[in-house]
Amino acid sequence: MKLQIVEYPDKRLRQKSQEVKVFDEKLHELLDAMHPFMIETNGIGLAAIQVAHPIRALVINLPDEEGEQHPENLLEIINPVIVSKAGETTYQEGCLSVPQFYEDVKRHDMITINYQDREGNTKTLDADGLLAIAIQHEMDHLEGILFIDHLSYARRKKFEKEYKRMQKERKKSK
Ligand SMILES: CC(=O)Oc1ccc(/C=C/C(=O)NCCc2ccccc2)cc1OC(C)=O
Ligand SMILES: [Co+2]
Repeated sequence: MKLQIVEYPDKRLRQKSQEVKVFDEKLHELLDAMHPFMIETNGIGLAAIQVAHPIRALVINLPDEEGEQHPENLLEIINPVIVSKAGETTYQEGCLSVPQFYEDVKRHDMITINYQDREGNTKTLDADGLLAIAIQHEMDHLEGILFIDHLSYARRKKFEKEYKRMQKERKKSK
């Protein structure tokens, strides 16, 4: 299955993703394609809508202390629901759909989510630190929300200016 990143300001990123009801071979094919694609594009988190599949599925593969991403750390999270949240933390986030732009975003420091795995089994996960940040960032994608939507007005203006200039650069270099 050939995947391609949908990039801001593509309207498709603003769709609300649909709940996954059937945990079939087609779903597994998509998940099996999303993981290597994310690794190849240097991502640590990817929501299905970013590869034009507006379903409530996301993958996360955090790097270890050496910055290595190991397949055993791969998380496949489907139909996630936050059941508890606490604390506050700020991190400079990036997103494969908003290339070359990084900005501080405030998130909850600890969250507990209920979700389903690729077979549809219900699971619970307590997350803190970078994992909690990644889950919140990817769950925003399921609502059509991008990390740049959390920026202050001034920062968002700065982003829009920079992004337009960068897009022009990329068109010229293509
Ligand atoms: C040039 C460019 O676009 O750089 C990138 C930007 C973002 C990313 C990946 C971002 C990513 O995986 N975000 C997942 C959500 C997340 C954000 C912050 C903390 C946890 C989880 C990859 C990039 O590609 C390269 C080559 O570095
Ligand atoms: Co993202």
